[in-house]
Formats: sequence, C-alpha cells, structure tokens
Amino acid sequence: MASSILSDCSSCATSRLLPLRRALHPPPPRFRPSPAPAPLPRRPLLAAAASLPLLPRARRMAALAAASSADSATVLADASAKIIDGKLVAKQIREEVGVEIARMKDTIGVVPGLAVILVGSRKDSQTYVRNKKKACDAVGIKSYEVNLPEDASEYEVIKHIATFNDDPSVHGILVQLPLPRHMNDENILNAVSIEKDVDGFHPVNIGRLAMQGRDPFFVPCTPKGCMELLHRSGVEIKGKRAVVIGRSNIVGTPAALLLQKANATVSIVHSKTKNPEEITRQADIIIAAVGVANLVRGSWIKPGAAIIDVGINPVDDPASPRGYRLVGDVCFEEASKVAGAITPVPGGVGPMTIAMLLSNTLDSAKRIHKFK
Ligand SMILES: Nc1nc2c(c(=O)[nH]1)N[C@@H](CN(C=O)c1ccc(C(=O)N[C@@H](CCC(=O)O)C(=O)O)cc1)CN2
Repeated sequence: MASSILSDCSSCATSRLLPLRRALHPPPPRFRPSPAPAPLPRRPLLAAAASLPLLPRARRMAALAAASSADSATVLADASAKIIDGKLVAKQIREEVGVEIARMKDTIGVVPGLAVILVGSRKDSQTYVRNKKKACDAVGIKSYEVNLPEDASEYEVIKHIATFNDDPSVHGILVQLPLPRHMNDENILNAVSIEKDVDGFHPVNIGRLAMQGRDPFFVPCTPKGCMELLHRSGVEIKGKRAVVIGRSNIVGTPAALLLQKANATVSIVHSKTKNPEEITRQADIIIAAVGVANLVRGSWIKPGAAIIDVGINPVDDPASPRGYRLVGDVCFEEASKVAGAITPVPGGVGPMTIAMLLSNTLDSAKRIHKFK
C-alpha cells in the first residue's frame, strides 16, 4: 500500500556546516533539487528559493531540497529495509585482523606498525586519531604518532613522512585530513611511499585503481568499507546499476572505480548533473558521499535498492547532549521504507573506515614481509 508521508528530513535546513565537512566536501553544495515528479508542487520551488536569499547557499540548497521532496515524496510506508550494521561488521573485521596479526607475530615475529601524522588541533581530527590508536592497540598494531602545530610548515610534515618511509618497523603511514589551509595536500600525499600508503590517497594508487589489469597497493578506507558492507550483506553487484553521488578524491571517485571493477554499470551524480533524482532512481545500488544532510529523499530511490550512506552531517538538536546529532546524506526515515537495505548514520560506514585502515596496515606488513 502506498501512502504519502511527511518526514522530519526537512530539518536538513538547520544543517550545521562544520569545518571538517567543508574541507572534505567543499561548499557550495552542488545539487539542485530536482523538479517534483508528481503533480504541480504545492509550493513553487522558485518562490521558495526567493524566500531564502539571505541564507548561506549551503542552507538554501538544503532547504530547497526539503521543499522539493516534501511535495513529491510518496513512498511505500509499509516496506522496511534491512539495516546494514556497520558497527557490527567493523567489529568482525577487527577481530579477523587481530587473529591474523597474532598469527604473523607468532610465525615470523613481525608486529605491524602504523604512523599517523596530525597537524593542528581540530577536535574531530584529534578524536579520529585517538580512535585509530585505540583500534591499533586492540588488534596488536604498534602505532607511532606525530602531532604538529597548526602553523607547521609543509617541509616539516614531509620530513616526518620521509623518516617513516625509511623506517622498517612502520608498514603504514597516514596524514590525517583535512590539513591546515596553508598546506598543499598534493605535495604531502605525494610524499608517502606508495607501498606504505594505507589511506590509498597517493595518485599512483588511485591511478592503478582506475586502470584495467592493474591493482593499487591500497584502496582508500571509506570506499573499501562501502564495498565490504555490500559484499558482507549479500548485495549482488555484477551487472547492476550503481549510482555514486559525489566525486571527491577520497570517497566518491574511488567508490565509483571499485563498483566498476566489481562489474556494476556506474553513474556518478555531481553538482552539474541535470537530473540527479531521475538518475538515482534507476540505481540498484546507491553510494551517497556528498556531505549534504538528507539530500536523497524517498522519491529518489528505486524500491529494493541497496543504499550506502557515507554522509556524516551534524544537524542542530537541542535535545541531544552535544547540541547536535549526526544524519546522513540520505533521509533515513523515508529511504528505509523504500530501499531493500540501508546503512544507518551513525553506525554505518563510519566505523568501517578505521576497520579498513587496520586491514590495510596488516596487508602492508604481510606484503613487505612476504607473509601469506
Ligand atoms: N587521512 C585520513 N583523513 C580522514 C579520513 C581518512 O580515511 N583518512 N576519513 C575521515 C575521518 N575518519 C577517519 O580518519 C573517520 C570518520 C568517521 C568515523 C566514524 O566512525 N564515525 C561515526 C560517528 C562518529 C561520531 O559520533 O562523531 C559513525 O559514522 O558512526 C571514523 C573515522 C576524514 N579524514
């Protein structure tokens, strides 16, 4: 039975544009809300746009997306998607990695090492780095940490990278992103040895991912985590239509390449795509990685599709102790009534990022020491 619903996804109008998201998915948000597929909108979108001229563009676009979908979202209210529990899958992967690390240590006496470089004092980055260290400790990876001040020079960062490149006890090196504005990401990421580039951000690793018959040393952790969630949830990829929303270097682009390698037919929806809703609605698999809260509404989704939501967007929530809560790029409330399977936010892709980092670090140590 189909029924019209109103969801609270319009709260995306209050989306907080925290600096991390801005750095990884630079504004302005790049999506126009698509025209409503159903009868004439109750509230014309242009009129809605005109009423919002003083909002920052990001918030205007989010509000427009909400206006568009509130008029058009007709979804199946009695269907319910399988929830893909990223926290649980990540825990399983961490356990598997721990077992392999113990086996390697017992057999050849090697302990994998991961070096993390953090520049500046962003609270979110500090938390991620702390969580990476904790996760390493739990599985038996030795971690090395360098903390540099916000005003450190590019040269200093590169010097530390060079030292880790030459250190045989270090098998993986990463520089926590985003970097301070005065630094050139490219120069820094290029300095990491491709054989220790556990983030998979070096252009050679991305280039190899893009080529037929070549393999990178490492696949970036978040897109690798998306694929792992699809595989472990039994979602068939070969021959399916997939849409990736967003084309960032660290998530959208590698995710599209991975889906293509897995024999999906892939479209990338981005800021200049004319009809994102219509294209997305054809997809059997959606990976949303654009950084716009609740952009993808129920009406964008083909019934039964598998949805991987990479967005981690803070929205104001006075009832929450932090004053905000996290929502994805997909309106979960609507999407979960249409999709076949969906990741929640939080607890979906996020935990997979660190699990995949551990797995990449283990793979690196195995490769360097030729341990099967
Ligand atoms: N060098 C890198 N920098 C950054 C990466 C990366 O892969 N390499 N990714 C992100 C940050 N990140 C890891 O570094 C990361 C982000 C989110 C999570 C996570 O578990 N999120 C939770 C929610 C957490 C919360 O409550 O705040 C979830 O989604 O459930 C882990 C790691 C940018 N920088």
